[in-house]
Amino acid sequence: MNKQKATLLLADGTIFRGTLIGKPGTNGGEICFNTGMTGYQEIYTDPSYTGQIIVTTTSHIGNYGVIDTEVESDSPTISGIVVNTFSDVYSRLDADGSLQDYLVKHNITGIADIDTRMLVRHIRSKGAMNAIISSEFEDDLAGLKAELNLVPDMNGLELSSKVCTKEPYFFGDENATIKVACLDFGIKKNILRNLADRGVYCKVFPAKTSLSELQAWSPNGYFLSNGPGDPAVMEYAVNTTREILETGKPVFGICLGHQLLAEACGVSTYKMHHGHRGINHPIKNLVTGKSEITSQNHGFVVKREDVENNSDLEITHVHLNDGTVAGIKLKSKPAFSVQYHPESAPGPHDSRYLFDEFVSLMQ
Ligand SMILES: NC(=O)CC[C@H](N)C(=O)O
Repeated sequence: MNKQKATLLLADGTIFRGTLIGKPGTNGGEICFNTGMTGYQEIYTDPSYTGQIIVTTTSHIGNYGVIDTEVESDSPTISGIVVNTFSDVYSRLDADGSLQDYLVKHNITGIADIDTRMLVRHIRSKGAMNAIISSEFEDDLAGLKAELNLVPDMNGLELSSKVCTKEPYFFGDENATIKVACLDFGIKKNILRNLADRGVYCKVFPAKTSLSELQAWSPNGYFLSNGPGDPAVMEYAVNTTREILETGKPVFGICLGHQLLAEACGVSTYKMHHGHRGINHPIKNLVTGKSEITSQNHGFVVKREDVENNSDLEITHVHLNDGTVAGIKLKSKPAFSVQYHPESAPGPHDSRYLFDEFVSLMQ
């Protein structure tokens, strides 16, 4: 493996020096960290991470290689990775190749040999910010800064229409009795697997599909997917969600889909200090009183006050670390959503019951 040097520059001027991994070059995005101990390929292929540089806090990355079969999407759209110890050598019975080759194949530049504990503490205290990874500029700080200035701010960025499917496609058994129209804002494939496993036939539509096109397939319910970017600038999706609610059919939203459902009810969203990304986030279900350990990946959140002031909304789930709203449901309609990931790939399976509840609503 090459041992070329690389630099990581954060928007606040902090510099880390390390070793290049993946494709030589320069790439920028919003830096964020995921605390999961496993599941790097699932993280890298989750379209919700589009435009972000991912720091993984687990100290070894690459050691179990990658598989060729589709994970959360067929190829990663992340802007880079930051790791502590990178392993080009991998050991896993069903691995098809090394993470190094995979990063090169997908044009991803990364940096290794970084003190990720220090970096994460930095992001945790200073908040989300843009960053750039480069193997090209080395000591040319002005050059690096110029590249960093070209990286767009995640606040106000619409990305779903760039990562969603271009054409509708089907998923599951076409003879299934329940049909769900899924609006793809950057959907994770494990959501579709979870629906299909429960006897749901899915048709996945591009983000900007109109209600009439969705209705033409006569679905029994609607699913609003996860996805990258800022929900506050997705007027087209909020409008469609509002129209979907008017049909009175069951609606389920996950992560970005949850934020859009909330926006459709007049709730605003805002950017968090550094977001929630990991596979051990504690949630309390306020309806059952039970807690769940959940998988999460979000940088925006719905405004609690707006939810509380909306007489048609009920807070169903709360994040136990910071009290943010983690789930809502409408009182007047069969519609609900969660800020976290019940399909949890990777992650604990505590929240799978939400898919069962969606299916029951449609039955
Ligand atoms: N996983 C997601 O759907 C993320 C939603 C949104 N882009 C956020 O960062 O909050």
